[in-house]
Amino acid sequence: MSETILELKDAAIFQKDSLVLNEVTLDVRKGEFVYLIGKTGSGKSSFMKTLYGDLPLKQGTGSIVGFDLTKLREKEIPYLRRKIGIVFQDFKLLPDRNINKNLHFVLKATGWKDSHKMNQKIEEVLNKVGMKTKGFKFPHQLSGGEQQRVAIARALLNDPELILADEPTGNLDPQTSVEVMKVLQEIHKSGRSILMATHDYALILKYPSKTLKCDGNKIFEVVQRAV
Ligand SMILES: Nc1ncnc2c1ncn2[C@@H]1O[C@H](COP(=O)(O)OP(=O)(O)OP(=O)(O)O)[C@@H](O)[C@H]1O
Repeated sequence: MSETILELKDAAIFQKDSLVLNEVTLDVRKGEFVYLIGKTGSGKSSFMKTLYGDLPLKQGTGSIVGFDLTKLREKEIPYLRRKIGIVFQDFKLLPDRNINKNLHFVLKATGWKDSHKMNQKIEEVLNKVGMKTKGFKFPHQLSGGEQQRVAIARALLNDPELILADEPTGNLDPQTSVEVMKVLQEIHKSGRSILMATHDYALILKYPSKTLKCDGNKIFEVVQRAV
């Protein structure tokens, strides 16, 4: 049986003092692709935020890529974030610098020093998402789909074991969404685990995989049916 990369037991997810999700028990194993679905406000983002240390895990137990979420200290968060790649709906690229410099910024902030190795890594991740020739463009010179591919490249910089993608296609048209999804599928095939929150049922039908649903303050696995 493959190794568990994310595990929660009887966890409760809070936004300040208000309970968003309760009795969350789940695991994600190395190499799995897992969707997280649920209506707006059902708690998908709050769940993701708890996983990357943006919200504390105050109740229950949880571990992610070897970090104990109940004991996670502020100063450990940067180390956790090196082992997970995070992709957001709104890309979050720095608008004042080109793509190479956006990626360079992240490498530097995560402790890389050798500029030859940094350039090699930037080329490697841009190549993976089909953006090798676009490193000199500024974010505003790229389409939404291209910006998201760069954001995925950025998430790959530190070879994360797990990628958390929160509505990565939420700002994209259906065709571009499929293109971005193909990139995520390729990354998955190369052995990485991916947890992707999404509203996009068309994508789930096209690329079926294990699906967790947030509903009524709970998270549970749902069985996909062909429609
Ligand atoms: N910063 C915050 N402070 C207080 N409450 C919040 C905060 N962010 C979200 N909430 C509340 O937590 C609940 C879950 O919101 P969350 O954003 O996790 O849902 P979601 O499923 O990701 O929704 P969406 O699909 O719209 O992003 C909602 O009731 C929301 O109002």
